Amino acid sequence: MTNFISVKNETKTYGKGSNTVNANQDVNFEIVPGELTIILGASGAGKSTLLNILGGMDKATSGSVNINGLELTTLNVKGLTKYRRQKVGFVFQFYNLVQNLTTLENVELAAEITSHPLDAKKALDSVGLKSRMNNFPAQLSGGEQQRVSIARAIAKNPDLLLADEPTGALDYKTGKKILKLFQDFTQQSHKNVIIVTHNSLIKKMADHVIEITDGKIKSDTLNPNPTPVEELEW
Ligand SMILES: Nc1ncnc2c1ncn2[C@@H]1O[C@H](COP(=O)(O)OP(=O)(O)OP(=O)(O)O)[C@@H](O)[C@H]1O
Repeated sequence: MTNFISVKNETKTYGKGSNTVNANQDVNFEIVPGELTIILGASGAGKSTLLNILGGMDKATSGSVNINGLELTTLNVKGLTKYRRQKVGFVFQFYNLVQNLTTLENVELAAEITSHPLDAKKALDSVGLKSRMNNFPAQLSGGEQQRVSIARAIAKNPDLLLADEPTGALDYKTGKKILKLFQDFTQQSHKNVIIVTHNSLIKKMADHVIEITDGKIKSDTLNPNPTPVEELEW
């Protein structure tokens, strides 16, 4: 199968001289279409750096980052903005919703900037929140706000959905519901989801687990039989 993502000798260095930090060092991996991938690592391992580079929010210092034929390392700021808008959906740990817009308006806002968006109400329906579309974020629970942020990412109809510790601010039960949405999304749409986490107990739900330590790949494992989130315990 043709790869959807191909990362070769990717290195990200912050700072200069004696203050240099190699956040990612000589990173290599490949991801096929339709995969749910988990990037696992301890705090400071370089996970967010890698996710930001895959999402076009930051640029690798050297190496190659190819997403579905697009070489991100050769794009300028404008090219990266276009890539982010058209191809990528982001889900952050702390939701990042616009507080003075309703749930529906938050989702519509994201959908408006892309060329093939999904219907905002349908996206809210898919995360079980259609009845809350006229509420403001502050009127929703943490788990509900995270579901809005997933609806917002899904409504962009992105090829790639990236999530940085998406359950970090949620309790166990709510976190499980959120992870199930990601698993359902890849299985139903055959699109790619990449979740960054430090929680190794959720790795069984993924088709592919990439572990990083000190900016380097420690292990790269395919899982032919991912566990349904409902059966996962952590
Ligand atoms: N803008 C920056 N300038 C300098 N150093 C940075 C910058 N961003 C990240 N780093 C450093 O790069 C390393 C990797 O950071 P990164 O945020 O990618 O780790 P992480 O695995 O996502 O950690 P966490 O789980 O705590 O968010 C860390 O040592 C961090 O201090």
